[in-house]
Amino acid sequence: MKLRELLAAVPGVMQPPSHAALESEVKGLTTNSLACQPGDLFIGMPGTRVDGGEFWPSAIASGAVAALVSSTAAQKRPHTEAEAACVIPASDMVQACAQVAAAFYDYPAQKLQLVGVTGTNGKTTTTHLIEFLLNQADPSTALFGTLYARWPGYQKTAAHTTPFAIDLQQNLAAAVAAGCEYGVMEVSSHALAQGRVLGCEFEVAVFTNLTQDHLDFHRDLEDYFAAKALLFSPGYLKGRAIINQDDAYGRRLIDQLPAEQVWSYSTQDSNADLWTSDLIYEANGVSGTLHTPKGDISFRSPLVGQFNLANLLAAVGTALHLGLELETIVAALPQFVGVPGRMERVQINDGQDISVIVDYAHTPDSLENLLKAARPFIKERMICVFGCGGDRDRTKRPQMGKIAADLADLAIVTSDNPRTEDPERILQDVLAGIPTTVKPLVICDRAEAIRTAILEAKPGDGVLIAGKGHEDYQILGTEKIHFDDREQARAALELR
Ligand SMILES: CC(=O)N[C@H]1[C@@H](OP(=O)(O)OP(=O)(O)OC[C@H]2O[C@@H](n3ccc(=O)[nH]c3=O)[C@H](O)[C@@H]2O)O[C@H](CO)[C@@H](O)[C@@H]1O[C@H](C)C(=O)N[C@@H](C)C(=O)N[C@H](CCC(=O)O)C(=O)O
Ligand SMILES: Nc1ncnc2c1ncn2[C@@H]1O[C@H](COP(=O)(O)OP(=O)(O)OP(=O)(O)O)[C@@H](O)[C@H]1O
Ligand SMILES: N[C@H](CCC[C@H](N)C(=O)O)C(=O)O
Ligand SMILES: [Mg+2]
Repeated sequence: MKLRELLAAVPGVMQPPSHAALESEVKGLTTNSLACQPGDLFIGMPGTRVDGGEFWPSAIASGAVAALVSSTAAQKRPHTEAEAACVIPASDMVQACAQVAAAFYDYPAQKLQLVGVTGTNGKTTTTHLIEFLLNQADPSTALFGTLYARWPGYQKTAAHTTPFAIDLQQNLAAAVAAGCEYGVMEVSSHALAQGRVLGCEFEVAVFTNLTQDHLDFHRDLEDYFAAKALLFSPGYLKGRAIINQDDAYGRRLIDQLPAEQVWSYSTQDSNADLWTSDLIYEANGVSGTLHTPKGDISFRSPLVGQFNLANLLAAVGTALHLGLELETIVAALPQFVGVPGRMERVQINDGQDISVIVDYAHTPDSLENLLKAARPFIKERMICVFGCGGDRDRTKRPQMGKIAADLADLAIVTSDNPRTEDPERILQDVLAGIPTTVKPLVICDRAEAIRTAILEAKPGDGVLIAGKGHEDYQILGTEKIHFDDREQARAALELR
């Protein structure tokens, strides 16, 4: 595609006077000057540390056909006439990047039925459930989220929960080329705030819940909510909003939208459009009656915990809106056993005398949910191994400390991904929330903490290892080492 054609798709870009670059063939797009290849269009994005646009000289030196940058970055540095011919200023880089990416990949979002799921907790679980249900009719669903981007015949580990605009559009185009009909996406608040999904119109948008997280990035909870609420605004949502009515922010969102656009869901309130009754929670799942806009029906699911029932209601609503039969959905539910690293049992043999569960709870709300959901199924003590990630919301640390101290019989405070923070300092932040009457174990080394929990456990005890779930790494400083809670737990179980 010629640069001239590409720029024609971007209304906010000042068209430079006719010059040779406009006739150049654009072979690829990049926002990273360090990864720029000959023939790329470099798109300089404003970041938290730097305006990427300022790297245009190095992108051009690497062979970029041109650099699309903020007006400020374009002016910043004196440049030669030849360079000036390649630097294209834009007033709104976020819009410009999304528009260029969508145009370059020929608007793939318009060729898929998109489902976006947002909320603090439950996005990965709910999107997997939706993918599973939609694939019942015909395996033609693409999934984008924390774990991976995947569709039939393809799977790649994700760097971010929601890809940045260029990767996203490229992936959507590949999914279309592979014959996909649906695209199910976890849409993070970061993604909405940064315009990563601009150009995507969603047939269904789901809101799971909003509780504290990410206050390192968002000013406060209101700002965090405003970012999530964007998914339900015109331009993003064109079809049905499916919203958790049990959540206070969910109720606010419901009030903001036209009633006919919303299906509300609740695990307990019969006024919701989707709800459940006659529930029996067991260690191996939940059963009861599902009430939906398309009728009522008995169901069973191997998922554990009330929060997973909420995820299930959101997924059922989505599948119903997209035309699946209620009977087909309910017939499939027993086969969906969960998502890697979410309530995942670690069992090395039938004779194992303790239960061990690895879960991705890394916020106060999810930790509380996990501990409450597991409690009824643990005969003796509940031991919780957990920590908090570095370079992330510090204010959630004491809250998580208090929750673990209140709800577990033994809290073992350890490291999560310390990243560039001092691990001991993070532990202190967690301990600040633990009442002095409670005596947690504090073991900075996560492998040792897991080993201690499993070796100290008595028959009938349950060990919950929270925070890292599916992650197969630990980030120490800027280094990423191999580390998997499930492997560590298995090794410790072998030692028992
Ligand atoms: C807060 C955030 O979203 N940060 C992302 C952002 O980093 P940044 O804003 O600090 O970037 P920057 O360093 O200021 O650079 C700005 C621009 O200059 C460019 N640059 C920079 C240096 C250079 O030499 N040349 C160059 O071109 C960069 O490529 C970038 O485009 O742009 C980077 C490059 O694309 C991302 O890797 C980085 O994600 C970081 C690693 C991250 O941890 N993001 C997390 C918080 C995140 O996005 N999480 C959400 C939510 C998950 C959840 O729901 O729990 C997600 O969707 O994954
Ligand atoms: N609907 C829910 N409400 C509250 N907590 C939940 C819910 N669903 C899952 N959880 C808890 O939150 C953890 C993370 O769940 P999941 O990975 O589905 O959420 P997510 O929104 O994708 O998280 P992330 O933003 O980190 O990707 C689970 O391990 C579980 O402990
Ligand atoms: N998407 C979340 C994941 C947190 C997982 C936890 N293990 C941590 O590292 O804090 C984040 O980037 O904040
Ligand atoms: Mg996720």
